[in-house]
Amino acid sequence: MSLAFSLERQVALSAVARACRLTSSVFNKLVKNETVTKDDKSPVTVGDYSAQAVVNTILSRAFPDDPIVGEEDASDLKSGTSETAQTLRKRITELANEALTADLAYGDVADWGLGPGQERTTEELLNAIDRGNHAGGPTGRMWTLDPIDGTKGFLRGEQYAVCLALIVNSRVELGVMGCPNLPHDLSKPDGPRGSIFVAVRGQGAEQRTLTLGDPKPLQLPHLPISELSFLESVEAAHSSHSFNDRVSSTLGITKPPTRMDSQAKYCALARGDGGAYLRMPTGVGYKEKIWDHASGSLLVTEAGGMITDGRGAPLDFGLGRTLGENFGIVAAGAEVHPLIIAAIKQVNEQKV
Ligand SMILES: Nc1ncnc2c1ncn2[C@@H]1O[C@H](COP(=O)(O)O)[C@@H](OP(=O)(O)O)[C@H]1O
Ligand SMILES: [Mg+2]
Ligand SMILES: [Mg+2]
Ligand SMILES: [Mg+2]
Repeated sequence: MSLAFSLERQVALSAVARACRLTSSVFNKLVKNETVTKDDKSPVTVGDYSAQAVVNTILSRAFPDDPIVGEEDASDLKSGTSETAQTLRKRITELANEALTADLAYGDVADWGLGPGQERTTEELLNAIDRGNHAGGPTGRMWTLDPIDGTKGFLRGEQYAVCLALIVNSRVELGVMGCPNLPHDLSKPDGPRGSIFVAVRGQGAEQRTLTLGDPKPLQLPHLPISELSFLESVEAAHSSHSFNDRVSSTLGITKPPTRMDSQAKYCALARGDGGAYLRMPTGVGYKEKIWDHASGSLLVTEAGGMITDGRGAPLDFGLGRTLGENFGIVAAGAEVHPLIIAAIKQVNEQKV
């Protein structure tokens, strides 16, 4: 008898590994005009688009009936007539095809449309990006993809993650995250780096190399308050640094926070770095996106930790493309999590 979701896990690992190779190589070659600004003023690069094209192409071949909730869409790319749009389309086609046609590697199956000779046209690749336009919702199977989470970190040469999760009836069942720049040891930022993380509900969490070898099970250690440090966003606009400071003082945490872009924070947490991830809103109105938290939330719970919103409510992945009214995110070891929720309440009460 095979384990639940074993095929999905193999396909997701293979897709994320290929996307990571693509994003790592594109970083060194990025030139002007390969990063554009979206309507919400956030950046997107040829790396984000090509990685979404690669992952969606593989998913669509392996699971043709599964909808995909992906961050990026190709409408501007398809309609653009400027020289920039034409250059972008050409680059995305080159990069995605380079990744899809690379030799079969560990775990790959040629039937997924991979390997030499499997080039796609620009139109096919742009349509693959748009397979990510699904609206989400409470029932059925769906994938959610963030082809580059932490695009700002990616552009700085710092942390980012390729994040893919399978949601079934609102529950995350499988999560894979590729973190090409994450140091194996956070205290040695110039040492070896790059890992892929995977979790399946009920089957635990593990860390592998970027070529999917050397699986290591992950278990969140119990860290006393004296050893805790908050993992938080680098971007002050994404989560309130000052609120975290106040929660930290309330709990008697003395270590400074560890700032890191993307869901790499969940990966660091799951392997015992930091001990807690706190993301409280900077204002009202922003709704967290499901692709920013789906894979990370399962990794943390499968490593023995807990995750809720800032009020202690479970994250709801069945509301569409966003987490709806969930307010902030708290992920931590099971012993520490309730203490953080209590400290947040205390800080909020002090405010009024
Ligand atoms: N005002 C806001 N509040 C919270 N998150 C935001 C935000 N604006 C953008 N984001 C999200 O923050 C993500 C990065 O998170 P982090 O700060 O942990 O690196 C972005 O993902 P992308 O980089 O995939 O667009 C984006 O979805
Ligand atoms: Mg983005
Ligand atoms: Mg993101
Ligand atoms: Mg992204």
